[in-house]
Amino acid sequence: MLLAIDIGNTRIKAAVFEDNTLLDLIIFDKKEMVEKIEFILEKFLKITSIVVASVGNMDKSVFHTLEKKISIHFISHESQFPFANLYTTPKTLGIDRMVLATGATLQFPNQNRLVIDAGTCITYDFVDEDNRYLGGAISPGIRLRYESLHQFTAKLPLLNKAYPEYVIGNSTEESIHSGVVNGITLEIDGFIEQYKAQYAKFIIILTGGDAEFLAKRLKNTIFANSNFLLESLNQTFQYNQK
Ligand SMILES: Nc1ncnc2c1ncn2[C@@H]1O[C@H](COP(=O)(O)OP(=O)(O)O)[C@@H](O)[C@H]1O
Ligand SMILES: CC(C)(COP(=O)(O)O)[C@@H](O)C(=O)NCCC(=O)O
Ligand SMILES: [K+]
Repeated sequence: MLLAIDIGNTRIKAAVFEDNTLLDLIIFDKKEMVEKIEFILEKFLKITSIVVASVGNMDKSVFHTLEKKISIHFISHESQFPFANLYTTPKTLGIDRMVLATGATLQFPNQNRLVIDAGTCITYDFVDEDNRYLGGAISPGIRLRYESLHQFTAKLPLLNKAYPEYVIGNSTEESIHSGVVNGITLEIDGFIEQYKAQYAKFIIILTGGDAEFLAKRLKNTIFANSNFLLESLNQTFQYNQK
C-alpha cells in the first residue's frame, strides 16, 4: 500500500493507493503536513512506502522521523521516466509536469497526449505518440488572476471565482469574472486549436483543483480527472520500482 503526496504551490494533495486503486484522498495545507501524514499512517497501517512529488525545493526534515519506519521516495530529475525529455532545460522542468507526462504516457499509450493542469498555474504538457515530451506552456491559474487584479490595481476587489453571466461584463464584478474565467476558457480552447493545427489527433486530459470548474465551460471534449496527478504519481512510483 502506497501513500502518494503531491506538494503544489497552493495545496498538498495526498492519496492512498492499493496497486492502482485510490482508497482515500486528503487535501491540506503545508503547515498541516506532519499531523496529516501521521493521521493517514495510523488510519492505513498497511502503507509500506511514501512517494513525494514537489514543485518546490523540499524541506525533507519533515520526513526524517518517518524515514526510520517507512521507505520514502522523492521523485526528482534523476528518477526514471517513460518518455524522452526534449525540453531544452530539462533540469528546470517542474517535477509535477514530469509526473503528469508519465501518467499520460502510461495510461494512454501510442498516441499524442496533451495534459492541462489547472492549479496555481495552468500548465500544458505535450507528449507525442513516440513518447517524446516536447514541453508546453505555463499560465497564471484562476486564483493567481483574481489576486493579481486586486493586488496590482488601485480599486479592483478580490473576488472568489464564479461563472460570468455574459461575455460583456455589465458591472465591475462581472467584468472581472468575464476577464478571468472567460479569459482562461478561451485560452485553453485557443491553445487546443493551436495544437490541432500541428497534430491531427491527440487526447486531452484536464486536471488540477480548478479542472471541474473549468471543464463545464470548455468547448473541446476532454478527460477531466482532478486526481490525475496523484494517479500519475502512483504510476511513476511503480515505474521506478522495476
Ligand atoms: N479548498 C480550496 N483551497 C484552495 N484552492 C482551491 C480549493 N478548492 C479549489 N481550489 C482551486 O484549486 C486551485 C489550486 O489547485 P491545485 O491543483 O491544488 O494547485 P497546486 O497543485 O498548484 O497547489 C486554486 O487556484 C483554487 O482556485
Ligand atoms: C509551473 C509550475 C509552477 C506549476 O506548479 P503548480 O501550478 O502545480 O503549483 C511548476 O511546474 C514549476 O515550478 N515548473 C518549473 C518551470 C518549468 O516547468 O519549466
Ligand atoms: K498546475
